[in-house]
Amino acid sequence: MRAKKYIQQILENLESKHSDKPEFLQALTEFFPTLEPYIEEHPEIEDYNILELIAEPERLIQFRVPWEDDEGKWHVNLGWRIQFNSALGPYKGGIRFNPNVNENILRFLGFEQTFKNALTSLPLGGGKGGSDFNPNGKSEREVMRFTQSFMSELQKYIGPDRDVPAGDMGVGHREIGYMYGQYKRLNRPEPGVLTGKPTNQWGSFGRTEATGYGLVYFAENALWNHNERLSKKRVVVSGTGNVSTYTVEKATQLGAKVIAVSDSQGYVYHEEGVQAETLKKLSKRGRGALKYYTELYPEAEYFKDKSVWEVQMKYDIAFPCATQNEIDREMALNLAENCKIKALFEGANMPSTDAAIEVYKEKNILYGLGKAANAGGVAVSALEMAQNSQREQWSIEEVDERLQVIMKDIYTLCSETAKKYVGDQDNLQAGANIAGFARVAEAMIQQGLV
Ligand SMILES: NC(=O)C1=CN([C@@H]2O[C@H](COP(=O)(O)OP(=O)(O)OC[C@H]3O[C@@H](n4cnc5c(N)ncnc54)[C@H](O)[C@@H]3O)[C@@H](O)[C@H]2O)C=CC1
Ligand SMILES: O=C(O)CCC(=O)C(=O)O
Repeated sequence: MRAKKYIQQILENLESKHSDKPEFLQALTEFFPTLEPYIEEHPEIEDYNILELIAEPERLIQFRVPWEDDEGKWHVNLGWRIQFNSALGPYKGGIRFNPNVNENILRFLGFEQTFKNALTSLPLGGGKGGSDFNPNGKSEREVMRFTQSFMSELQKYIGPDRDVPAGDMGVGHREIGYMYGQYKRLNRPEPGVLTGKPTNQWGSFGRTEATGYGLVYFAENALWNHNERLSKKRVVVSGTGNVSTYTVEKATQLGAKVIAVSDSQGYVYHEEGVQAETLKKLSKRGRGALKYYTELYPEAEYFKDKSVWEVQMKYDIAFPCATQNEIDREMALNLAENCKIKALFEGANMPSTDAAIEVYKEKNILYGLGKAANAGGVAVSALEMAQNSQREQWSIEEVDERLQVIMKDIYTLCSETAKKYVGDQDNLQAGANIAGFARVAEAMIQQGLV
């Protein structure tokens, strides 16, 4: 009761303080109420007012990013780095280039990253960054000039033991390569300052695949616990980007059939099964290339301007891997009542609204929330940091083996924590939130509330 009142009071304070930041508030309202049984058992959380402290980033850096287009016209975008929490290690988290990036989006991402990173048990704090730059339709040279300008400012605030960015939406090998080059030009060669680097530049083998593969390993562990396997399951994956492509690849390798995928312009339904190789081939044709899928497979169907979560076909498992809030209550009801899915594992960050999560619970859908299920990417980033500091490069087999162990351990931690605090090993949402929070909060208290 005491804990519930404390949580409510803090949420009210934060709602009035941040009323202009809906996604950030959503991340807080998804998280704090699940901590009640832990806070009930740990009065020091309220004594030190940890909730209010943990909700605010340690530092929020905003800067301007001037860049010149191919016609010689100058533009200015905004850039940010949110250094959210360093209790467990250097700030760590991706950089997102997308026109909808703003302080609100980056606060939600940085907040979630802090607890996700804690679940990996690796020495990582939480951070996030990005820009409202839209890479769509930009030439290679424009992306290079923009990215160099972005790094010219960002480099003042990062370092291998201080803050280590990586990729996220709109930022892949190409952009990380340009960022590393610019960092090196302005400082010195320090490969550990960024992760997700190309493998010929001290990148880790397996980082590109890690979030998608890790998501599938997490799912496979959760299914094993119910005497189920991915093999022969019908699966739907949203997105066709990095996380989606490697989710499709690993799920297919484990015997599942991916019957639909999407991008921001529509979705494809292909009863014979979507292959990752096809998505890789299409990605070379630029963004929105899913519309060309039926040129390769005339028996498939393409639905323009439709969400893949509107599919009414029966299938077993959903993997949302595109973006935040892609599944609302109505779509969740469709997943439960028409598609009759048994499980949903989040590759994207916060792809489900709070109302959608309520539906998963009401309808007994096994729910693996993003903080736990998509932690494989950042975990392999931590392995990349370790390789960089040892001046080593491990084989893909070694990295993949470690990733499998990490995802199994994350699943076990979530499910055991859930059993301990809410008496339900399948409440992976409570398990992940409590386990991640406990690690960060304990370290903050040990360090004198910094
Ligand atoms: N790249 C990584 O290692 C990690 C990424 N994530 C999260 O996974 C999600 C996807 O990230 P990436 O695959 O890296 O990005 P990406 O840029 O490679 O791919 C994003 C995909 O989402 C689709 N998409 C974007 N907006 C959409 C919308 N409104 N509706 C439907 N589809 C939409 C795009 O068409 C694209 O296929 C994001 O939420 C990201 O934060 C989470 C953990 C690690
Ligand atoms: O690899 C990283 O450092 C960050 C990955 C990321 O941005 C995420 O987990 O959402």
